[in-house]
Amino acid sequence: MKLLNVPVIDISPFRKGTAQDKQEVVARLVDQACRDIGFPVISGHGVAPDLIERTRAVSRAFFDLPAQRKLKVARPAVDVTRGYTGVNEESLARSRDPEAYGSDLNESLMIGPVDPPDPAYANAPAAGKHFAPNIWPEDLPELQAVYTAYYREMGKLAEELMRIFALALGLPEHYFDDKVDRHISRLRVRNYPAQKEAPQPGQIRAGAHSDYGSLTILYAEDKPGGLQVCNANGDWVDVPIRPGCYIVNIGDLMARWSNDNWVSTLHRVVNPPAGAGAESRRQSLVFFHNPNYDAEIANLMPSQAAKYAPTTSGEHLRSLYVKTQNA
Ligand SMILES: O=C(O)CCC(=O)C(=O)O
Ligand SMILES: [Fe+2]
Repeated sequence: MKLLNVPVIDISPFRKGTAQDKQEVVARLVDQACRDIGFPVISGHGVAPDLIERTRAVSRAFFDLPAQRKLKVARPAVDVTRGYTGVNEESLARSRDPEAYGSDLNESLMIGPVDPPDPAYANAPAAGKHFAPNIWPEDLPELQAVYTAYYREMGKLAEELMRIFALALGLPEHYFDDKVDRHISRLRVRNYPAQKEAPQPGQIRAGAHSDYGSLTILYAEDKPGGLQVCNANGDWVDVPIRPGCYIVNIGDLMARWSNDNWVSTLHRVVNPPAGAGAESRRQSLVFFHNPNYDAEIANLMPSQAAKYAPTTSGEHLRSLYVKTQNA
C-alpha cells in the first residue's frame, strides 16, 4: 500500500540518539515518505523558533514596502537567482511544460550562499552564476543579518537531512558531507497577496511543479489557499501545516541521484476561496538545498542499471532556472 498522505516525522532521535535510534528515523523516512510521496513534514529539527519568527517578520516588512523600493533589488537576469521577483513574473508550471499558461500569483525575494568559498572555486568557469553576489535591500538594513543567520541554519539542517538520506539509501552516514560543503542553495521567501480581483482562468498562486535540487525545507503558514501535493493515485492532497514544523521535499536532482527510487513530487499552491479577504495573505520561507556545483550526480544504486547519464549539480540547476521566467 502506497502512502497517500504526507506523514509527520520526529527527527530528534536522529539528531540526539544512538545508532539504533538513527536507523529507526531513517527506516521510517525512507519507507513511508521518500519512495511514496516525497514529502515528509518534520518536527524535532532544532531550529530556534525565534529565528524563524524574525525571518518571517523582516520578510513581511520587505513585502510591505512600496513597489518602487522592492524593484530597487529586482532580479538582474533570468539566470541570476537573486533579488526580487514581482507578481506575474514567473510561471513555475513552465519548468515542465514550456507552453504552460498563467503566471504565478506570488512575489518573492531570493538570496544565495552567504559564505562564498575561496575565490578560485567560486569564480571557476563551471561555477557559472551560482555564487553571484547577494542583493540586499538598503531600505531594510536589518534584513541582511536575519537572512544570513537563517540561511546558515538551513544549511546545517539540510546537511543533517542529507545524512539521514545517506543511511536511507544504504550509504555511509557521511557520504554526502563533502558533496554539500560548498552548497549552492537558495533561500526564497514568497509572499502570496490576498486576492482582491478574481485570478485569470488557470492562474494560481504557484503553478504545478517539482523542485529542482536535492531537498527543500519549507516553513509555511496555515492560510486559505495553501500547498497541495499530487499523490501516487494522481489526487491533489493538502499538506498538513503543523506549528513549528518544517515541510521537507525531495527535488529532481535527488530523485535522479536515487535512480528514481525516490520521487520528486508535483506540488502547487492553490488560490484562496473568492472573498477570503485580507486573512488569506500567505508567506512561506523556502530553502532549496543544492549540492556543490561540481558534485557528480550519477546513479547511487549499484545494483540497478542507471536510468540517466551522469551530470553535475551546477549544470542540472542552471538548465532549470531559466525555464520559468517571463523574460
Ligand atoms: O509556498 C509554498 O508552500 C510552496 C512554494 C514552492 O513550492 C516553491 O517555492 O517551490
Ligand atoms: Fe516547490
